[in-house]
Amino acid sequence: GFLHSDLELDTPLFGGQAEGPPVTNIMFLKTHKTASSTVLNILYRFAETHNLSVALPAGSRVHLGYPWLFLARYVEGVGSQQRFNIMCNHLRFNLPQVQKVMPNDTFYFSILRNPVFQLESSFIYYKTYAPAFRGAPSLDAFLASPRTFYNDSRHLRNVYAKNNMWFDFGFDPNAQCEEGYVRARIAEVERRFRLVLIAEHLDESLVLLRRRLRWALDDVVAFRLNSRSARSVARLSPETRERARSWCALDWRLYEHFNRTLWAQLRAELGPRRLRGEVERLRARRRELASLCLQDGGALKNHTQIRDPRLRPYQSGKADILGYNLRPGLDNQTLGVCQRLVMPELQYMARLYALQFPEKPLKNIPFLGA
Ligand SMILES: Nc1ncnc2c1ncn2[C@@H]1O[C@H](COP(=O)(O)OS(=O)(=O)O)[C@@H](OP(=O)(O)O)[C@H]1O
Repeated sequence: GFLHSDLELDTPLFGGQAEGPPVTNIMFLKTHKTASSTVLNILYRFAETHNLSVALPAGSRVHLGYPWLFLARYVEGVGSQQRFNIMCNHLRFNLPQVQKVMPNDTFYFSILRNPVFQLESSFIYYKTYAPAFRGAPSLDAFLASPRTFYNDSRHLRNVYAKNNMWFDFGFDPNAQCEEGYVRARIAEVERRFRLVLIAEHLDESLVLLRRRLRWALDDVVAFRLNSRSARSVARLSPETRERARSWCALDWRLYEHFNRTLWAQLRAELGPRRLRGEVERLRARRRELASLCLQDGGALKNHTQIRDPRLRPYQSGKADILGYNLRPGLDNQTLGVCQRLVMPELQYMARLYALQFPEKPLKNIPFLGA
C-alpha cells in the first residue's frame, strides 16, 4: 500500500558514507522540555518495528529513577537479560550505571533547547510541582528575584527551576559558572555523546541523526508531540530573557557549545545544499504522513477534543498539552502506523512494557482510569 510504495525511502541516501547495517544499540539522554518526547517516539517506534529490547522503568515506575542519579536496578528485567538495545526514558545521567545496562558499542546522544524557552516551558509545566515555581506569580516575577522563590536548592522538586539540562547530564546545577569547570564538563559530554540535537533545529538535527544511525527516512519522521496551546505559552520581555540566560548560565554554555558543534558537523558532512535537500525530504514525508493519518490537516487538539483516550497526552501544571485525532476509516495496517506516530509517551511505554514483559502486571496509567 501507500506506506511501502516509495522504495527510495528504504535506501541509504548518503552514498558510501552510510555503508553498514543500521545502528541498533542506542542510549538517548532524555532531557526535560526540549522536544525529547518527539525523539522518544522515534526510538520507541524503531524498537517496536525492529523487535529491539528497551530498558524500561521497573514495576509501576514511569521514569528511570529521576531525579536521583540513575542506577541499573531502576530498569525492569536487569540481571535476567544481559543488555538492552535502546534506553531513552527520563533519567539523571550516571555513566558507570548506564554501562551496566547498555552494550559497549552503544551510540549515545541527547538533545538541548535554548534555556530561555526550556525554562519557560518548565515553569508552566511544573508550576504546581516545583516549590520554587509554586510561589511565583509569573516567570517574570520569578526571574526578577529568583532567590526569593528558589530558597531551597536541595529540594528535589526544584531541579526544574535552575540549569535543569545541566542537572540531567549528571552535573551540579548550583555550581558556579567558572570557566575551567564548565569546559571540563562540556569536554566530558563531548567524549561520551556522539551527537547532541538542538530543538530549535530539530529537522537538521534529525538529518544528522539519521546519517549517523544509517536509518531509513521514515524511521526519523515524527510529529511534534507534547506541545502546549498558544494560551499556555508566556511571552517574555527582553529583560526576562536576559535574566533567564544568566540564571541558567550553565545550561546556556552547554547550549551555545552544542549549537555551534551541530552546525559545524552539518557544514562539514553535508554542506548547505545537501542539507536543505535532506530537510525538505524529511518535511515532505512528514506532510505526506500527516495527510494520511491526521484529522483536520494535522491540527493540534486539546485533551477534551481528542476522542480516543489512549491518544490523550498527560496534562501537567498550568500547561495545556496538545495531541492529535486520527482520520476515521483507516485500514488496519495504516491505523497501526498512525497510532504509533501520535501515541503519547506514557501510553507507548505501557504498550512496550506489556509486549516485553507479558508475565508482569500492566503499567497503570492513572489518568486514563485504567
Ligand atoms: N519538533 C519539535 N520542534 C521543536 N519543539 C518541539 C518539537 N516537538 C516538541 N517540541 C517542544 O518540546 C517541548 C516538550 O518537550 P519534552 O517532550 O522534552 O517534554 S517532557 O520533559 O518530556 O515533558 C514542548 O515545548 P513547549 O510547547 O514550549 O512546552 C514542545 O512544543
